[in-house]
Parts: sequence; C-alpha cells; structure tokens
Amino acid sequence: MPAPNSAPPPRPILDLAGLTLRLGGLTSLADVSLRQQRGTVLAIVGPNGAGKTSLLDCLTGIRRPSRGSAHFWPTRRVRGAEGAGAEARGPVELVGRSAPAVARLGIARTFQETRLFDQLTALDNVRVGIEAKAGGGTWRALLPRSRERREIRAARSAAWDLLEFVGLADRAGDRAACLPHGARRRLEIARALGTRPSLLLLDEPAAGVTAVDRAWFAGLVGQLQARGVSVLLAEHDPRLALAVADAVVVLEAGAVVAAGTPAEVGASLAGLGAYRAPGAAGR
Ligand SMILES: Nc1ncnc2c1ncn2[C@@H]1O[C@H](COP(=O)(O)OP(=O)(O)OP(=O)(O)O)[C@@H](O)[C@H]1O
Repeated sequence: MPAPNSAPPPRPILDLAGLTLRLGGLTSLADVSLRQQRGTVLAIVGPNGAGKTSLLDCLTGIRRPSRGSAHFWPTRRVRGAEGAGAEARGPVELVGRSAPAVARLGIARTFQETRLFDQLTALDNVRVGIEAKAGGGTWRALLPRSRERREIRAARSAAWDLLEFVGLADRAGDRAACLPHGARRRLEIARALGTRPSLLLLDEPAAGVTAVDRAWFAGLVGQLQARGVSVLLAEHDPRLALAVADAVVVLEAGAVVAAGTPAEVGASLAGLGAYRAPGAAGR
C-alpha cells in the first residue's frame, strides 16, 4: 500500500516500442523504444542524420514506420475545466493515423524549416491553428450568425493571448514573411499551441536563432509544462537539451545509444567526448 504522502505514480503520455523506419535502402530508425511521462519534457538528442526528424514524422502521420508501435494517451478535456479538469483516456496507436487525425488527438508539432503562411499576418497565422481545431470554415458555415461571430471573437482573442505568450503581440499585424527567423520560430509555436495540444513536438526550435531567442526557448519549455503541455524536443545541441529536459534519449544512426536523466546522459556523453559542459574550455 502506498504511503499517505507518496507522490502519485507517473502516468505515461507516449510509449514507443521497436519503432523502425526504412527509407530507400537506409535505416533511419532502428528499433527505437522509449517512454515519456505526462507533464514532462523529453529531449531526443543526436547529430545530423541521427533520426530525430524521422521519429517526429513517424509520430505525426507524415511517415509510416516499417515496424513497431507508438502509443499515445490522449487527454479528454472536461467541459469548463483546464489542467486539473483534464482526464487521460486509454492509449491509442499513432502508427497508421493521418496527420490531421494525430492533430485531433492533441498532438501538435513545429518543423525544422518553419512552415508558416507567409502572406498572412502573425495574428492570422495563429488564428488558422485555432480555427482548424474548431472545425474550420465548413463547420462554421453551419453555425447560426450570432454563434459564428462569437467563435470568431473567441479565436481572435485566443490568438492574441498566444502571441503575447510567445512575445510577439507587437508584431501581430506584420506579415509572417517580414518576421526575422527567431520570431518565425516563436510564431510557429504559437500556431501549434492554438490547437490546444497535450503533447507538443518541437523540431530543433532554437536552430539558427540569436542568443536572446535561445534563452527564451529554454524558458518557454518550463512555461509549457506549467500549462500542462508535455514536450518532446528534438535537439541537435545536447547543452540545451540537458538544461531543459526531465529525461533525455540519445539517438545515433537511428538507434538509441543512451537514455536517462540529464545528469546520467550528460555524464555518458562527456565520457564519449561528445559533450562539453557549458563554460568548459575550448567552447
Ligand atoms: N526522404 C528521405 N529519403 C531517404 N533518406 C532520408 C530521407 N529523409 C531523411 N533520410 C535519412 O534518414 C536519416 C535520418 O534523418 P533525419 O532527418 O531524421 O535525422 P535528424 O536527426 O533529424 O537530422 P537533422 O538534424 O540533420 O535533420 C538520415 O540518414 C537521412 O539522410
């Protein structure tokens, strides 16, 4: 029997078993197994070509693995309640689902190359994410006029909140094409959050950004957790991953070569000479 004050048992949100992906003659993912607990940040670290993007693609209906399974525990939001009012349902298999079906389950992602609507404003880019979740234009056409107006106002207000959250409220009216690289990456995150995901997959969100944006991304991960969003972070730079993650998995040539807490993985990477602690000579 558990002690009266013991912490609640960890609840999984994602469980991958033997995920294997072959692209042409090449094995991009080789028998990848891992588990992520709900409410945590799991970092997938690895050099170029390690299979990080392939992994995210397999989870989001973009690629179909040749073998293996990917179970996800969706969250059913109780009407009028957030966070504590959310209930986890039993696991569902992600393999074989289309990208929109995965999104409907509550998984959102960003891409290494930002995919924004360049001719739309920052605000409208986020509204697209929110309205896609709400059913988009077709659904709206069936609504009574007053309800339609209410939904439009709600989407606009939610989009403003998300722009504020990512520090882009002052760029709301700018076309996405005019935004600098770091701001585009922030905007992509805001758009992904518009679908109200319980799991957010970030594909190297800090690649090529300034030191200021990099620090912001590191802080963002904690804020997402506070909002009840679990994060799967694909990251090239182990330093960022070790600094923000609760657990780390290292991929090399498509296979898991290390896994554990940031301290455990940091120690094994240092042993391999692949990681130098921040502040170490020669950085
Ligand atoms: N469309 C494709 N056709 C064939 N091979 C591919 C394709 N896309 C990726 N690969 C190969 O799959 C392997 C894993 O690539 P992936 O992009 O998943 O790695 P990554 O860790 O995300 O690297 P990066 O950070 O450079 O994107 C690599 O060897 C890559 O060359």
